[in-house]
Parts: sequence; structure tokens; C-alpha cells
Amino acid sequence: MLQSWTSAQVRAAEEPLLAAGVPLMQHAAFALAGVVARVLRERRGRVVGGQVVLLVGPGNNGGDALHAGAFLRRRGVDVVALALAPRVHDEGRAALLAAGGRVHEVTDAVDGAARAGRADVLVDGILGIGTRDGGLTGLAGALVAALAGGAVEGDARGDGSRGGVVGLGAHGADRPAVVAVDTPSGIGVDDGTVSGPVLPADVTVTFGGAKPGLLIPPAAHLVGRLEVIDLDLPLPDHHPAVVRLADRDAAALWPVPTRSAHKYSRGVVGVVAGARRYPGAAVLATSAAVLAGVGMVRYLGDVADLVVARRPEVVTGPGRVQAWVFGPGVSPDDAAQRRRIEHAFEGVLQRGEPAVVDAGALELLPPTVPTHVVLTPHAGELARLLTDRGHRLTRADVEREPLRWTRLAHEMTGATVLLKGHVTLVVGAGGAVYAQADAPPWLATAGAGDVLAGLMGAMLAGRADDVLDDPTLTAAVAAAAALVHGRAAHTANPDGPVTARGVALALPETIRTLLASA
Ligand SMILES: NC(=O)C1=CN([C@@H]2O[C@H](COP(=O)(O)OP(=O)(O)OC[C@H]3O[C@@H](n4cnc5c(N)ncnc54)[C@H](O)[C@@H]3O)[C@@H](O)[C@H]2O)[C@@H](O)CC1
Ligand SMILES: Nc1ncnc2c1ncn2[C@@H]1O[C@H](COP(=O)(O)OP(=O)(O)O)[C@@H](O)[C@H]1O
Ligand SMILES: [K+]
Repeated sequence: MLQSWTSAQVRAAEEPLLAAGVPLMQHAAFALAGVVARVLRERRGRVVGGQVVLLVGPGNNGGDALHAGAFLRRRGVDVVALALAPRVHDEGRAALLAAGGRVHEVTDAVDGAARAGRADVLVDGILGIGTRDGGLTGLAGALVAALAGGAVEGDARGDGSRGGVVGLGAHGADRPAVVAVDTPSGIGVDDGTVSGPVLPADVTVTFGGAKPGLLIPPAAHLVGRLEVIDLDLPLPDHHPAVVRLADRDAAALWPVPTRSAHKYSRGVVGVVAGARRYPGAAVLATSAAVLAGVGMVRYLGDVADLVVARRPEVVTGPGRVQAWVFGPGVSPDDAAQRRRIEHAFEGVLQRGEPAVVDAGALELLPPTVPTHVVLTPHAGELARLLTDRGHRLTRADVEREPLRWTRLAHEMTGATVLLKGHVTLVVGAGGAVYAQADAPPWLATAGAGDVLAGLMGAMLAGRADDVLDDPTLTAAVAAAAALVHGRAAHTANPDGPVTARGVALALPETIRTLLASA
């Protein structure tokens, strides 16, 4: 499990250590230097003689970079610090100079970018947890925009071609590797927003614990490989801001049958999905539920013949269930499916059956529901859901601030909300947040969401009693389902195209491997 903490939580945790004189910056800088040395060795075969340029901002983030530069200088690395503020960390600057490094005061962004572009490794120490709203501006903003070129995200316009500077957006061995100090500078450290130019990192070395912005898009896309340096900070372990589950966490959440299990004790999942116009969604959602290993799958809808032909294990018609899947391939104007879903929602509200609400069923959601109801919108569907509730939003608005809007949807509906995408966000009871990044982009294919819904329904049916006993469990189960879904895409075809059906067929093997690894 990867946990992350907000800037305020990290500051509060470091305070007593700093007061006791623990040299946190020295520890952080030493570890940072070690990572930079490793990157140098990967790129050029050796550390000695490597060219490192430090981008140095006004605070302690720049101090980390300067001290790391001093360590590297002593290992025979050529280190130049580009000071991007009128005043940079005094001690760090003195340490670098004493070790034989150089400090260059930058006054022109294009010239600064040209110097930076010649490095083997560029160390981004402009801003860390001291970042205020608004991202990088002024000289640092212009320099980063020039360097980042085509890879700039957010509102800023980078021009990587100016003054002969090669934008880092271009791939190639000549381009410096970028190591970000604590966070890529300019990201929203606590919410993952990107409102100005940011240098995309190859490696981010973060201190004490991860920060939410490193896990949440769009900033999460700019982090590269994440290395967490443990500083023994007394962080509140039970209250991380954002969590990313690992395989062993998902395995621990999986409903593994006991020796005395029977099909009803393992759970029955009811699936209301598909229509004559969209029969495939019913097949995919029921297949995923069957292949994820539930006690029984019960299908309700107009394409039962087709579902049973493809999945003879499925039972059709009404009956008791432990959890529901509503909505894949359902249009809200389909009167029969609408009636079935509205009727089933009564069970959800009266008997407390957990439910996955996807696609067309999102429009049939009662005003408020318990947290054991999981909504699974993509960004466009979340925009529509919130627009219907008085917040005019587009898909692009949601993509710019996914955490904010997922949180709002949870607060307004009471449901656990899972926002699908390259990073899948889940917000559940007590505001708990999960950010899973387990899927290859190949998974962005029609029907993949139907498979996720079926798979999650199976998990919820298997853990229905636990979910009702512990309201915080639903979000964890939803995050684990996203993890399994992403892993199944890798199992189906590592590094290549997948089909939704292929992902469903890969579930048994994926789950077996996951459980064996725990
Ligand atoms: N958290 C920890 O345990 C440790 C933190 N350390 C480092 O200290 C950093 C935090 O240092 P600071 O608190 O000095 O903060 P930063 O170095 O992140 O930045 C603060 C400075 O940047 C300015 N600034 C903030 N937002 C700006 C913006 N949008 N545009 C222009 N200027 C802006 C502020 O006025 C202030 O001068 C961490 O990110 C980390 O790198 C390490 O040295 C040691 C351990
Ligand atoms: N860029 C991406 N990288 C990885 N996974 C993605 C990406 N985009 C979408 N996905 C995943 O693919 C699935 C698509 O679901 P959805 O949009 O509901 O499609 P459909 O309705 O056709 O089934 C979701 O699980 C989502 O998280
Ligand atoms: K930084």
C-alpha cells in the first residue's frame, strides 16, 4: 500500500524532529544524490564526469537540490545550480560552492533553458510542499515552459523551439533525464491539479511519505517513477490523505471461499444490464461476474437468451441476491429495464444490498444512497451526474480537477464514487480516497467498463455482510476491483491490445496469481 499525506500533515510531522535538531534536509539530500547518481550511471555507464544542472527555487526544496549537488560534486560530478530566485537557500548554496560546484543566477529564461538542456540529469528543485496556488510563474515558469515544450500540461503555453532550446517533450537519448525533488515543481501538491507549466519527471524522489498530488491526475502523469525516502516522520498512519492499494492489499480484500462454503454463502449477484440494442454489455458484465468467482449470477433483462448462450452458468429471472450491478448497456428510456432497476433500488435502500451503478443506471440514482452503493462513471458521466444536480460541468472540467468533483459527487449522493480513467479514483465513507494506476492505456476500449462493473459486483456479493458492518470497506473493495481489472488487462496481453472479453477471460488467472502472491 502506498500512502500519501498532505503538505500540512507532513509539516506537522516534521516539526518535532526539526525542533529536536534532526538534520532532515541532509538525510533528504543524501538520498536524492544517491538517486541522481543511479540515473547518471544508467544513462552514461558511470557517475564521474556526469553533468548535473540544478533548477533551484527560493525555499527548502531548492536547499535539498543544492545539498544533493554538493554530495554529487564530491563524487566527481560536474554540478551547476541555476538560481531562479533572487535568494536561494544560504547553507545549501555555501555547501555546493565549498564542494567546487558553480551557481549561476538566471536572468533570462531562454538562456537558462539552453544551459539546462545540455545536462545529463536535470534536478527540479524549484518548489515542493511550499507551493502556493497558481503554479509556476515569472522566470521559473518561463524557463520550465521553454524546457517542457510540447509536454506542458495545463494552461501554460511552452515554446520549446525558441532560441534553439530543445524542448524536453522531444524523446531521445540527448534529452536530460529529469529528477524532481519531492514533487514536480508547480503541481497542486495536495490535489494533483496542474495550472501552469510543469517539467515532466522521469523520477520523483519524495521525502517522508508520498504526497496526494503525486497519485492524482493530471499531476500524477508528470511524476515518472516514484521513489519514497523514509525519514521516520511521525505521520498519522491511520489517516493518510490518499492511498494506492498494492497486490497484497487487493488479495486480502478478495472473498476467498471457506471449506464450508456453498453457492449462496458465497453470494449471488443480480445483473440488470443490456438491451436488444446493446446486448454485448449484458454478456460482458455477467461473464466478468461469473469469471471472478461468485456463488451465482442472476440476470434480469431482455437478452437473457443471448447471455445464457454465451454463459450457461447464469440464472435468469428475479430472486434473492446479495449485491447488484445496474446499468451496463441500459438506456434510461428503456421502460422495462428502468422498472427493474427502480424496483431493485428499493432492495438496496430497504435491505441494504450493495450495488454497482454504472452507465445508464446513473441517471436513475435516487437523490441519496448509502455508501455501499458504488457509482462507476467515466469523466463524461460524472460531469452529467453533477450537471443534473446543479453544477454545470464538462468532461474537461472533471479531467482538470478529478478529485474535487469525485469528492463532491460522494458528498452529494452519499455513494462511494469510482471515477474511471488511467488513474481510477475512489472516494468513499469518511472521505477516504484511493487512486489506482494499474491499467495499461490499452484498457480504454468499449466494454471494459462493463467488465469492471461485473467484477466489482462479484466482490461485493462475496463480502456483502462485511461491507454492511464496516462502511469504510466499500471504497477499499472498489479500489481493489479496479486493481484486479487493470492487472487482468496485463494478463490478457502484456503491452498490447486487449478486448473487453479478453480481460474478462483473464480474470481467473489474474485472481489466482494475485492470491498466490499475497
Ligand atoms: N517535509 C520534509 O520532511 C522535508 C522537506 N524538505 C524540503 O522542503 C521542501 C519545502 O520547503 P519550503 O517550505 O521552503 O517550500 P518550497 O521550497 O516548496 O517553496 C517555498 C518558497 O516558494 C515560494 N513560492 C511558493 N509558491 C510559489 C509559486 N507558485 N510561485 C513562486 N514562488 C512560490 C514561497 O514564497 C517560498 O519562498 C519540501 O518540498 C522538501 O523538498 C527537506 O529539506 C527535508 C525534509
Ligand atoms: N488511459 C487509460 N488507461 C488505462 N485504463 C483506462 C484508460 N482510459 C480508460 N481506462 C479504463 O477502461 C475502462 C473503460 O470503461 P468505460 O469508459 O465505462 O467503457 P465502456 O462503457 O465502453 O465499458 C475503465 O475501467 C477505465 O478505468
Ligand atoms: K520540486
